[in-house]
Amino acid sequence: MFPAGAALSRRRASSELLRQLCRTTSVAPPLPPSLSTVAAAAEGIGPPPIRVSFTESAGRGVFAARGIAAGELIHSAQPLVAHPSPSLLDKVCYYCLRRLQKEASPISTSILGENDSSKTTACYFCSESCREQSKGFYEVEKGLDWTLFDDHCRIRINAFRIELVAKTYEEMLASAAAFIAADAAVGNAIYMLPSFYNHDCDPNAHIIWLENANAKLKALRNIEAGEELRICYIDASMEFEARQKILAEGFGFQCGCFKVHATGQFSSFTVMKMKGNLYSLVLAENFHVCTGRRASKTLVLLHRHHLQLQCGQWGWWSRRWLVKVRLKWVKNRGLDHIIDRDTDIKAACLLKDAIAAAPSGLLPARSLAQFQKNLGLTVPVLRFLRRYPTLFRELPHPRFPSLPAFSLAPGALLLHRRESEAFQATLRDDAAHRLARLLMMARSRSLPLSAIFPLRYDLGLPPDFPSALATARPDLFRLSRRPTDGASILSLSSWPDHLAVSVLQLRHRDALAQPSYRDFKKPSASSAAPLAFPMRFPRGYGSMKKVKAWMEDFHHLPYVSPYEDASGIDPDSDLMEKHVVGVLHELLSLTIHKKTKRNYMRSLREELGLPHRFTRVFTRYPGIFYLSLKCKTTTVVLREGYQMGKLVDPHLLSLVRDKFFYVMRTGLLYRGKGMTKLVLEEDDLFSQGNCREEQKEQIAIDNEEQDGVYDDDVGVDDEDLGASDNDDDECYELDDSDDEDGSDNG
Ligand SMILES: C[S@@+](CC[C@H](N)C(=O)[O-])C[C@H]1O[C@@H](n2cnc3c(N)ncnc32)[C@H](O)[C@@H]1O
Repeated sequence: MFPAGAALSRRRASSELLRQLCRTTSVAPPLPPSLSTVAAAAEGIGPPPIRVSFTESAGRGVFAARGIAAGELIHSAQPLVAHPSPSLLDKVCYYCLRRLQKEASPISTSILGENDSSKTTACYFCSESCREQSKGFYEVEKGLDWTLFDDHCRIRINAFRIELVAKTYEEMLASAAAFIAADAAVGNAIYMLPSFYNHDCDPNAHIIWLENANAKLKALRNIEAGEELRICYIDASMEFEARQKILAEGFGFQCGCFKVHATGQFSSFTVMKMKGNLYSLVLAENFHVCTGRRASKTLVLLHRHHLQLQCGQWGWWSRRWLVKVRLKWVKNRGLDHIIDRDTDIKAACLLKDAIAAAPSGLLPARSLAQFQKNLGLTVPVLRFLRRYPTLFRELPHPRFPSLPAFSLAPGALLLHRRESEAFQATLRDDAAHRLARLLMMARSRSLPLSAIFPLRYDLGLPPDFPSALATARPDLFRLSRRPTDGASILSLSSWPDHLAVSVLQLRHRDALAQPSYRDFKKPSASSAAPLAFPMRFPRGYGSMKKVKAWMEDFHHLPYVSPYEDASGIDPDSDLMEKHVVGVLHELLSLTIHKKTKRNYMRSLREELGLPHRFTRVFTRYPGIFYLSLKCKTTTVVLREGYQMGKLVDPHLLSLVRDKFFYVMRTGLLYRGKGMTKLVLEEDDLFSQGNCREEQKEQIAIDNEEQDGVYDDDVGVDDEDLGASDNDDDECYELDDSDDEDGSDNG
């Protein structure tokens, strides 16, 4: 449609032509008295399920008047005017562009050659009726001065390029050859109603021509009433920049299709949209930036000829073709240090919660010792409690004075109060949304509470979240008992559409809405590969060509949102691997500290629909994940979450927890000086920059420690990592069963 880059002179010539046409013919394009009638008349049935109305940003547009099902014929449209491609003048009907049978009857026209005005060209018709109907134009054309125009330029502006759908295998091959060698279009035509359709690189409708220039507008996916119907004006398999250039230069607008659509759908990378639609156009549209080196031609061919792809729901991606490189896993001291520190903070917070929940505000040391296993502490709980007198106050047990008991010191009480206030004021909804997103990723939209409890601290849920969130938000959650074993199950009570957007998608949308200087400088890296997982590779990595090529291919695979049904993906495909990366990335992104224990994730495997041994991806994608063996457990960290030893985007709760660390640390310092009962004032705690010292220390570690070097010669196999030769490495022995049982219930 609308050949791009029409020169100004040609535009002027076209308007001149239009004026001449209007003066000389009665078939000049009229203004539509009723657009629906035009379409309805074309189809021969009732009015089509559409209305033309104003859009927010693209002038007029076509909207669905009712829900339209995927694959439904929305309406047909006859051209106002059509013209065959010059090279096919003797092969297609001059009037309707139908391919001619041998017995076509020729007539001579007065259409002049481009350079030779004395030259006339014969043209042919498929039927008497076409010949009759063409007479109007034929007479007009005879009376016009065509010397200003090149071939068939009378419909250069606002014309659709017509490519008939191939019916047979032979036709398909011929079309493919035509596409590679020359132009596959049989001609151009102008329509009334289809001209009101705006463009989208990820359209919900498309226009096809089956046997002649009569256009069929079809729905590519289910469309809701009121949704705008958009088609794609250009070859969507082109790179992002190329598409934008053509649209800007040829059509005078920038396509905002990578931003969120009105329906809440994302750009073409959300491949689930093709579910149930076998039209290759859907494939092409959905994968236009995914046309990796290996598949692009085929996808373009399929796109152009609207063939059905018979290789399953996930088509080309249901295969493994990425060439992977095995990378050595090397420790990162900066991240290890963070895990070390956070393990103590988490233990202190969980002990604090347990003491705060006790009716008397006091717990005997023996009860607290039961938490030992779940806290991941390397020292006994009793010693840990005594280490931090600014948090925990040791008292004799009221009934058994020989037994030690602990209550919260004023500093801890103050922080506990602050945390509860923050939760009441702002964090309640945030925590509810995190929990809802977790459930939305689960196949059954529900999870046993026993699987959520271990993640409670990491997800920033309050200790009493089943009552504080689940029962307080019946619009989101429902608590029930599993009939088989009576286990408590938390389910989603509704599907909140606005939450079904991954952190990666949100960030991508924001980046496009407000491009940074970096995006401006390097547009190809930021916008041509949208929804790429941010990777933070160690020094030396960038020079590894093999790794680079692999990652490029990986990014070219479609991004399947973790909130979409991925049951149709071949579990053995690269696409599934990318989906698994997406789910784990999202899960880690939902955590407050962008990390959690590997075992916690493993306990959600079945519910999240992850394949066996899915944890391999942690070592396979070291640019995204970091595995730490600190504190006798395996923790998975999202690398992008940290920079210079700090959380990139610290959550309010993480700031409160940092204060805990400050209080703990202060206690530790003063303890050495015999001040076991140091009382911290509110001002001490909430004054600016009280954690500065710690941060400085962390940054120093980060600066000193770049990640180690990944070595593809001495590779390790997935997660069974052995010792490395590097001086910096620890002897990692990562296997499937290294952690504690993961039943941390805080
Ligand atoms: C075929 S017309 C579509 C109908 C047009 N909106 C109207 O009001 O007549 C094509 C023109 O619509 C506008 N348009 C189409 N798609 C657009 C989009 N995605 N964003 C902005 N403008 C768009 C451009 O001005 C383009 O040249």
